[in-house]
Amino acid sequence: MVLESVGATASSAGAVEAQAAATAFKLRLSEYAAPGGGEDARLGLPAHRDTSFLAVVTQNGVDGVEVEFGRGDGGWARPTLSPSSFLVFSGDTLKALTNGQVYNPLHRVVVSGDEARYSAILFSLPVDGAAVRPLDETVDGDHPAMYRPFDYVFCYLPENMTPEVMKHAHKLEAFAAVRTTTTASAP
Ligand SMILES: O=C(O)CCC(=O)C(=O)O
Ligand SMILES: [Fe+2]
Repeated sequence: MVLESVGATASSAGAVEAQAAATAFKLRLSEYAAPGGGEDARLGLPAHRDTSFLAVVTQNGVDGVEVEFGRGDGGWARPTLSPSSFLVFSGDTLKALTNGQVYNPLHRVVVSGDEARYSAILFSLPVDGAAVRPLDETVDGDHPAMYRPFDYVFCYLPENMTPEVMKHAHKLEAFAAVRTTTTASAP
């Protein structure tokens, strides 16, 4: 559905089917201990952008996910989620695939109160060896490719994911942005 919204259809060069075949899934279960004892809220997971296509998050009745407001200039929104709600984050891979059309927000986890927070996240991500690049349907003369093809598994190797890199607010841009250089003309 998201791919269709940027012009890829089931009939257009098999783009949708090809993506489905090149997608793997990873499930992560997390426990965030409560600070308790009247302690202040504390960071459970630093601000980051997901690297995946999509991440579907569900949790027990304890809120904690915060999402950047206004593309980074308006603080943090803290959605209230019922245990039957799902929060969906787009990640670097989906941003690259849609040539920047689908924004991937910064988010973090902040825990407070006396009750532990549990979350389950299903990530969809490219399979080993699949090159990620903007879909043909998203690139034209007015919208040149913003990202060069990259191997997700290679770029986001766990050993490359140092705490510094994990927290880097623009990993995709650092790994794969097409850089254009302009040469200043002589006066
Ligand atoms: O545990 C959560 O609710 C979110 C965790 C998260 O953003 C992540 O693992 O990428
Ligand atoms: Fe995340």
